Amino acid sequence: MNDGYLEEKRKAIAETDKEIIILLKKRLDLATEIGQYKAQNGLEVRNLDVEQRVVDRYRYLAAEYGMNPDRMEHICRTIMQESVESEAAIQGVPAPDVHDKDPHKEEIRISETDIETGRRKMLGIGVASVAAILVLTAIAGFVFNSDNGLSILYLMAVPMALIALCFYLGYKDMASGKNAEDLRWIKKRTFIFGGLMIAITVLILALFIIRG
Ligand SMILES: O=C(O)C(=O)C[C@]1(C(=O)O)C=C[C@@H](O)C=C1
Repeated sequence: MNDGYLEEKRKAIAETDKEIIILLKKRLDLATEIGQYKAQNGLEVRNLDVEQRVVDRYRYLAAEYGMNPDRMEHICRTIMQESVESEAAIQGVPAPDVHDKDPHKEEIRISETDIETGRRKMLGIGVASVAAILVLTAIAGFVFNSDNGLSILYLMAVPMALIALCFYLGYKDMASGKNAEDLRWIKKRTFIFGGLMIAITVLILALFIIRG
């Protein structure tokens, strides 16, 4: 076994690694200069078109030199991440993730899922609350005070309708919510008013039962 041979090759690799790091630092310095220009001119840190051009270049060269284009793209994005971190630090903003190829599409996908889950929840809570109040009202009216059974049902019709309306509006409005802020506000509004109406309804029922 020729250890001297391996040592020589590993030394060459170590020198090549150092050259790579020096080149990466040179690249990072150029990106930092671009970052300063962007900060002075109000430009966004990420430029998806430029990133795509850089990635295409890496993939093309990888294929030309007999390397794996997917792996080289990954390396390329990791290198660009270093630039983006430096550029974001200049602007004092959180660094975006350059491995995320389509950040805007992702945002829409997430909010669409949020909207659907939120709407289903809202409908479920609304239907369940009205059904529970209906059952409680029937129990309160017919079991505890059979003389006034129907009148308590009429009395409860208004708060029940308001609860149903509140959750229905939340369900309907969530479909047109444009961003996470909209969705948060619709949820908050629905749960505050819906919760308040439910509490008032339960209080009326309790009073009705206590007073007979
Ligand atoms: O060309 C730019 O605008 C840069 O900021 C440089 C760079 C890169 O590292 O290649 C970094 C971030 C951008 O999203 C695109 C490219």
